[in-house]
Amino acid sequence: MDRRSPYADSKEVTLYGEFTPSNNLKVRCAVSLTEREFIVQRLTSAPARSSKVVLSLRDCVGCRAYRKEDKADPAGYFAAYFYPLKRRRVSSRLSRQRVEQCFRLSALQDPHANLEEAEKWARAVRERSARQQQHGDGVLLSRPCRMLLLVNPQSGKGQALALFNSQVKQMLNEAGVTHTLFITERQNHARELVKGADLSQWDALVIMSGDGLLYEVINGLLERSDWEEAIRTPLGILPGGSGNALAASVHYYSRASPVFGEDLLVSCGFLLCRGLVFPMDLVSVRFPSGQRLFSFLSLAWGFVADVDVESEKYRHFGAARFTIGTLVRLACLHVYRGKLEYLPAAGPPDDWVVVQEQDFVLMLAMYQSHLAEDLLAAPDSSLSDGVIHLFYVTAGISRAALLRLFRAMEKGTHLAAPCQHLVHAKVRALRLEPLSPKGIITVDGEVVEYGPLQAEVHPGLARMISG
Ligand SMILES: Nc1ncnc2c1ncn2[C@@H]1O[C@H](COP(=O)(O)OP(=O)(O)OP(=O)(O)O)[C@@H](O)[C@H]1O
Repeated sequence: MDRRSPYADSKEVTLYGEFTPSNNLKVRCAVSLTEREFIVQRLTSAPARSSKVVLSLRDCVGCRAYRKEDKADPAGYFAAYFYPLKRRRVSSRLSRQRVEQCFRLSALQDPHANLEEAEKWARAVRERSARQQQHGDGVLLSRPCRMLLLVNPQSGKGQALALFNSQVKQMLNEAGVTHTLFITERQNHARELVKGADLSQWDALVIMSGDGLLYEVINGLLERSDWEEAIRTPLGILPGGSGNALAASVHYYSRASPVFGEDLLVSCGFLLCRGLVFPMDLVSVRFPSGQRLFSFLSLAWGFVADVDVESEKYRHFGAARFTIGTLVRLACLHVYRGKLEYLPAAGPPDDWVVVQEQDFVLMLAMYQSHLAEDLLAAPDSSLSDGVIHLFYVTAGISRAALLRLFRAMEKGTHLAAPCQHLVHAKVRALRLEPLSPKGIITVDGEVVEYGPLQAEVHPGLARMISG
C-alpha cells in the first residue's frame, strides 16, 4: 500500500483510498480500513474531526462491488451495509439502524480495473467483518448462503409477511444471503415440509412466526429417519408472533439492551445475516401414552399455561395479550394439586428431589432466557448450558404478590425479591404428575396431553443462529 490515511492511526490502517461518495459527486473522501473499523473522512480544509464517520466492522452485514448499468460510466462502485446501535430521537433505547456507505472508484481508464479495485475493497470489508463477528464457540455460516424462510402469515397480528418484506428482505440481500420463501397455509404445514424435504438445498432453516412454528419444525426434523443429521441443520428465528420468546432470548444473548416489536425484528435479522451458529439445548418430554416430543423453550402447567391459552382471544393486541391474560387470570386464580420431582443439575445421576404433594399455582420449566418479549424468566440461562430452570409457585400466594412477581420478571429481578411461595431450581430432568382432574399443560406455548410427564434436557442437540 503506497498511500496512508492522514486521519486514522496509520499503523492500524490496512487499506486506504480516496473516493467520491456515490450520492455526492462533488466531495472526496479518505476511506481507511483497519482490522476493526471502516473510517470515512471528508477531504476538506476544515478541522479533521468535524466530518469523520467511524463504523465498527462488527456491525457490518455485507459489502458488494458493482458497475452501473450505464456502460458509459467507467467507474466501479462498492457499497458497505452497517446496522450500528443508535438512539432514536423519540426514544432513549438503543436499536439497530441502517447505514449505507457507497463509493465511486474512477481513478483508472479501464472500467474492469475500476471494478477490480472496488471488488478488492468489498472483499477486504467482508473478510475483516467476518473475523470481527466470530466469538465463543460459534461457527460462521459459509458465504454465499442459502436459507429456507418459513413464514406464518397468520402469526401475531397477521403482519409477518409484510414485516418480512419491509424489514428483513433488503438486509438479507445486502448480506449475500439468497432465500426461498415458504408461506405456511395451515397447522403442521411446516412440519410436513421439513419431514420430507431434501435439506441439503439450504444452509439454514429460518422461521418467521411465533414460537409455535419453530416447535413444529424441530419436531418435524426429529421425526425424520436421518434425524441425527437433520437436527444439526442451523435454525434461525425472526419474531413474527405475539410471544416471540426465542427471538427475545437470542437478542438477549447478544448482550444488547432490550428492544421490542420491529426493533427486535431488525436485531434478529442482523444476527441472522451475521450467521454465527451455536449449539442449542432441547428437552424431550415423554407421556405415559408413549408419545415423545421435543421442546426448545418451556414447559408450563397452571397459571402460565392457562394465560397462554386463554389469551389467544386477545391476539390482536400483539404482545400485550399476555398482560391482559395475566390480569384476567389473576381475578380468578386457580390452584392445581400435583406431585413434582426433579434431578438437580449439579447433583449425582440418580439423586431425585421429591417435592411434597400439594397445591400449586404454577410450574414453569424454562431452558432459554425469555418467556415472552418482555418476560425475562431465566436471566442467567444461555443457549446450551444443559440446564432446565424449574420454577414453581405454591398455593397461598396472594394475587398482589403474584402480580409483583410477573412485574419483576419484566426486568428479570423476580428471583432477587423475597417470595416464600416461589421456588427456583436448576435441574436436568423433572417428573410432573398433575392430580387435579382438569388443567392445561403447554410445551413451547402449544397445548399437549394433560397428565403425568417426564422431561429431560439434551445439551446442544440442535443448532441456532444466535448472538
Ligand atoms: N397459515 C396458517 N394458518 C393458520 N395457522 C397456521 C398457519 N401457519 C402455521 N399455523 C399454525 O399456527 C400456530 C401458531 O403459530 P405461532 O406460535 O408460530 O404464531 P403465534 O401463535 O402468532 O405466535 P405466538 O405464540 O408468539 O403468539 C402453529 O401451531 C402453526 O402450526
